[in-house]
Amino acid sequence: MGQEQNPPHVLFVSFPGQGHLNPLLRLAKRVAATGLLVTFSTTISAGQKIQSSTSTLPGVSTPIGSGHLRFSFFSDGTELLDPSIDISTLSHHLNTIGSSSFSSLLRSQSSDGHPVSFIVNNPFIPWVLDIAGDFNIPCAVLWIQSCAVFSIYYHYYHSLSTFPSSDNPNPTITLPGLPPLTAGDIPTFLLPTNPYPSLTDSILSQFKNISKATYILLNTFDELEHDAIQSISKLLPVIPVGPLIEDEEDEEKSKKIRGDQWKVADECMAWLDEQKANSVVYVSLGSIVVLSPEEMVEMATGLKNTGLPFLWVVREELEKYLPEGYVEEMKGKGMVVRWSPQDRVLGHEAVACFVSHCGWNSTLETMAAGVPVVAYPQWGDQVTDAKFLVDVYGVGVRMSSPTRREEVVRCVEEVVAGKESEKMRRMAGELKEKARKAIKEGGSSFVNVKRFVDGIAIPLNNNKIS
Ligand SMILES: O=c1ccn([C@@H]2O[C@H](COP(=O)(O)OP(=O)(O)O[C@H]3O[C@H](CO)[C@@H](O)[C@H](O)[C@H]3O)[C@@H](O)[C@H]2O)c(=O)[nH]1
Repeated sequence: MGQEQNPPHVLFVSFPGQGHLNPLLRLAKRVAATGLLVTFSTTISAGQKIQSSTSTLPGVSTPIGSGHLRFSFFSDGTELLDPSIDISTLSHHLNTIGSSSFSSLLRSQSSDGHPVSFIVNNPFIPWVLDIAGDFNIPCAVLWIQSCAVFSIYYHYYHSLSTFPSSDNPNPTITLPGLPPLTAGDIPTFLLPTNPYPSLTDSILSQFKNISKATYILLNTFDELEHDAIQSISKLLPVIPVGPLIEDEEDEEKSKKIRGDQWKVADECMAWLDEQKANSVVYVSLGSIVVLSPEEMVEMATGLKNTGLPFLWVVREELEKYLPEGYVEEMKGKGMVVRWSPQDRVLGHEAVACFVSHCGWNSTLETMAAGVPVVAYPQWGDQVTDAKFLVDVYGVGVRMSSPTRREEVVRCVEEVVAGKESEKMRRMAGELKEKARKAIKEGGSSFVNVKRFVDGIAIPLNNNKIS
């Protein structure tokens, strides 16, 4: 009888943003379920928010499938600061204090008898790849936006195509595997008019050392972005493993492990149960987007004027911009919550359309639920996602920005009852089927996750997937 071996130990490391935590945690759960020990890590400040909104406890190991998942947080010093710190202070702390605490976390895993055999990193924390190299631990990155967006940033970083500049602000951008794009279709951080150059630098810095990654996992699926994936796979070892969504077929224990940083308003599910099938407008602009006070009023009035029931996520800091008495006035017709169980909301039969900022997670979640969209992108990759949702996949309409109340009504009506609405719903239904099939047993992403996990089990330095 051979000696019993510990299963490989995979450490997931996430940037402390909701749009990052969700896809990393969803992949972590899938990997753990195959029989591995998985530790999920992010900063203490994000960890504290997750702990107070969910039943998560650091250090407690939860069995999932034939493996285990546990949380372990590291300090970047921001837990001692005012929570409203700006992104550049956050980045500075993460890159300095965070990187040294992360090294200590790696050491402590070894001294506790669970040395880390593989790291899955979020490329928004590029130094993890360097530290993994110092420790001689192989590391994959999980790219959490679309493959199209990866390709755009990659070609921009390596100056492989013509992009908008002050001299040439509107070139046609031609990239392999993508339709021709205009300046309005690429992430806004790459435009000469972008007001956040330091954010652009930090996004592009992900490409400096990405070649150190053993694999680049993509939160997308072959049936959705086949040509883009094919063309990028000629340059880098990419593996599509998406859509990373909460799967209704997951076991209950797995469903309870969530990364929400805000308490979920579960009561909206009972309210949805009372609404007619295919009648509700769901509105959410993700975890970061901030509308101006004027736009909040336009949106509020527009939603009211549709005459349709609506569920609107208004984060706590934006509630003050709602018209006075609005929530009470809308009782029974519309519900306003601070944070919804979005995956369950989109899967509810009452939901007819999603007014979305088109963050990539929301984009994939709406596809996997077959819900058509009113696309209301604000910045970054959201504009690219909106372009694909509307013009390439044909599952929605674009709402102009800044929006007006009449525009909200026009767009919602077009998606719910307009002459193209049937077609949009059919296209959304087809996408849903493809997305679900990709992650089911035998599907393209299911098989890729398995190949990835099998690769982890192969000894160090010999783990390239063939
Ligand atoms: O009430 C809510 C609202 C959102 N969510 C979830 O929160 C996540 C939000 O992610 P996403 O839709 O990607 O939006 P952001 O939080 O805005 O994500 C940021 O990060 C994404 C991934 O990099 C980018 O695509 C976006 O542009 C960027 O704004 C999704 O999983 C939602 O299901 C909830 O559970 N409840």
